[in-house]
Amino acid sequence: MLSVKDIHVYYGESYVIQGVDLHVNEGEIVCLLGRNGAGKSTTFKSIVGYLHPRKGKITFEDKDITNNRTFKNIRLGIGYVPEDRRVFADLTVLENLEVAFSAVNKADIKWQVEDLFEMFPLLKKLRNKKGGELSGGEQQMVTIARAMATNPKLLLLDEPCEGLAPVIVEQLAEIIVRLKENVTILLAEQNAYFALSISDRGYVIDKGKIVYSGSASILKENEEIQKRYLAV
Ligand SMILES: Nc1ncnc2c1ncn2[C@@H]1O[C@H](COP(=O)(O)OP(=O)(O)OP(=O)(O)O)[C@@H](O)[C@H]1O
Repeated sequence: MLSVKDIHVYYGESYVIQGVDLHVNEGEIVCLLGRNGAGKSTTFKSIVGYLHPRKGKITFEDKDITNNRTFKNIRLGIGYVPEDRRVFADLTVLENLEVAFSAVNKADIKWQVEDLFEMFPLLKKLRNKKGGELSGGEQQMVTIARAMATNPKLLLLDEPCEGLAPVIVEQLAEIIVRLKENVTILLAEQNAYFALSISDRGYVIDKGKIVYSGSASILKENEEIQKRYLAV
């Protein structure tokens, strides 16, 4: 479904992504693991089209999307939940979701608000609460639900459990696993334990290069990788 081939990405003269290769097959949850500053967010921004690689190729469902703008990629079916949760503080949960629907072409709408409430039961209870009054975990659920409103085929989640309490992380894990019925997922995480518990496969990125890839179960058992690249 998604293929990233030898991409090289810069911020000005700063050479950040130095030849990343990865792929995601339909129906999988794949994680991109790495420490702070390893290059996870930059890889995601390149896939979504906020940044363009100087070299390399990105394809989505066999279409070359390397130099596409973001709105085009979202129309093609790539959903993106950035690291900073941008919930509208003055709007209620319901209004936050309605705004997301208003950004989608009518013909592309698959889910209604009630479908999102079924995927995220907690949000149904909170429907009239203002975005600014929600906890970090609740806000994260709103941002993921908003991305689902655009009916993506592939969902990119950038560090969804950052700063959340362990009990909330567990709830989020359950929700993400359930989402797998409807969407393919690429997940960036520093929290290897969380990510590997819900992923099929994983990649480890360090200093802008993929240093390891393999099944989640093999990655989980590899103490050397955990210590060298993932220990906080
Ligand atoms: N806008 C920017 N301008 C210049 N350098 C940047 C910019 N954003 C990120 N970087 C640098 O690029 C490198 C990769 O950052 P990136 O945000 O992709 O890492 P990350 O793995 O997502 O980590 P984090 O968890 O901190 O987001 C880091 O060295 C970072 O300092």
